[in-house]
Amino acid sequence: MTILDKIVAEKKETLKEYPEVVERASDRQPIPFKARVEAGDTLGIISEIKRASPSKGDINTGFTPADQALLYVEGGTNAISVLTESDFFKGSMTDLADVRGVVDVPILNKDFIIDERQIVDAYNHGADIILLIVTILDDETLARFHNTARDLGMEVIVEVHDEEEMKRALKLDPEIIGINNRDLKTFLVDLDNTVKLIDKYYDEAILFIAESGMETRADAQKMAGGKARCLLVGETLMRAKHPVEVIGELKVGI
Ligand SMILES: O=C(O)c1ccccc1NCC(=O)[C@H](O)[C@H](O)COP(=O)(O)O
Repeated sequence: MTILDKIVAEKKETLKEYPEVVERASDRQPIPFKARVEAGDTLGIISEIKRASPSKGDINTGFTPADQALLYVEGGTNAISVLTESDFFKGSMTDLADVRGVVDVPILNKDFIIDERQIVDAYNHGADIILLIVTILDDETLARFHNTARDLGMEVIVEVHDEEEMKRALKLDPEIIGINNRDLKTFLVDLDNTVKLIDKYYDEAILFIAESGMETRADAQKMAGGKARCLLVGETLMRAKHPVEVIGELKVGI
């Protein structure tokens, strides 16, 4: 059993505690993400709130999500990702709501979505974007969840790691694709993964996001050179003494 299998198994257990139906609680209009990144002249940055991870254990547990989010905004982040998975990442939907309470940049609810109720819950807690991980969903479910989120006015990052997943993602006619440099089954990180996959499947209509493992301005330049338009950065910012400055370093011109 891989760690990803374990995360999904735990998620199924957690979902047993959910109400049978999660109703949409408002008609809030989500904040646009893709258009805002594309309007800029630097690489977009999604800055992540991440206490811990299965690959690294505790990363930073001595912070307040709202304060960390405000630092990210001060740094000029284009969006904030809140990792809400609790068993392996020590996050919660309360973190998401707390961040929503203090920022007006788009928020990504980063979790392992395997049930439609999670999408409505993300919307109700103030998320503007969700992420669907291709490897944990079959084609029919992926398409259905994609439509559910779009119907709520949310944007969707369709996350892939390899060519087979990229081909499945493209069948959705997606607006945003995230390429994870981390193999979620082995934890191995390879920044060339983003460059290789965009090179083969580039489409100017799609916003390509490089995810995981970026630490330096040189990493950001490599991703921008490979036609990634945005980065998703967690650990580097959570460990940084001065996240405001680090975001500035990663926002390279394009
Ligand atoms: O981060 C992990 O160890 C991990 C393990 C298994 C499944 C998912 C995992 N991370 C989720 C993410 O995609 C990252 O938090 C995100 O891309 C930021 O990555 P990083 O900048 O390397 O913290």
